[in-house]
Amino acid sequence: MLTLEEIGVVRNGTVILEDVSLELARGEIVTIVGPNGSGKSTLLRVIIGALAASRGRVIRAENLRIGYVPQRLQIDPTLPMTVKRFMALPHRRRRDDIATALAEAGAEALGERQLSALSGGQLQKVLLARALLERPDLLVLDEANQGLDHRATAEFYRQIDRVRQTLGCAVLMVSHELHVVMKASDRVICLNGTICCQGRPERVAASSAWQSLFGIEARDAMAFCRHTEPGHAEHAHGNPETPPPERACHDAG
Ligand SMILES: Nc1ncnc2c1ncn2[C@@H]1O[C@H](COP(=O)(O)OP(=O)(O)OP(=O)(O)O)[C@@H](O)[C@H]1O
Repeated sequence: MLTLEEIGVVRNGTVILEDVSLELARGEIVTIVGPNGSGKSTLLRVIIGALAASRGRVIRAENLRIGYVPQRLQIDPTLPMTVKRFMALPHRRRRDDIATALAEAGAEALGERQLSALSGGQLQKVLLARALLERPDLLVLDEANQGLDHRATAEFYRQIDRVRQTLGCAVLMVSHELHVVMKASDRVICLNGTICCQGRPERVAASSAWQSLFGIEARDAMAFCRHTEPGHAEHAHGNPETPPPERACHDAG
């Protein structure tokens, strides 16, 4: 549904992304991980069409609908606005469509609540519901679990998985939660200005590029992966002849 070919982004003379190629297929959950400043948000902006690449091509399936969940939303706490009213902005929406999207995001009980009174986890569900109004083929989330505790993060990812099953959409997200990424993704892309490695989570976790980028945290995530999916981890460790495709990282700093 989406192909990136050798994408490069240069801003103010600084190379932010270089030679990024990837493909996304319907129904898969793909997570982009990488250190701060490694170009994750920039890549998402290229994918949703908010930023033009300096080099390369973005090929989208015809009439591809993309739903976008931003990192956060600044809300003026003095502004009285219910969730339902917020969902109907900036375009008018049918009440039924709003109710359906809220239910799909697990936020059906929040429609009459004031936006400014929501917890972080509740607000993320509402932002997810707003993205679902588009009936997306591709759902893009930029650190949508930022500020959520582990429990709320795990619940949010379960909700994403339910959405994927209901809508049959692909999901592309950025996350720093390595433990959850390992469990929730079909494929992980490790980005540091360019793609260092990508593949099934357990294989990426076993790669040297991943371990050099994330150190101890990476080993912990790997342990989590082994604990929860022993069969996969066996494969990750026991299959040195087929390491994930790796590339040298450059310092995107
Ligand atoms: N408009 C711009 N002009 C110049 N440099 C920019 C611009 N926007 C972003 N950058 C730089 O590009 C690099 C990548 O930024 P980006 O926000 O994509 O990283 P990120 O991986 O999403 O980071 P984080 O994990 O901290 O959210 C950073 O060094 C940032 O300072």
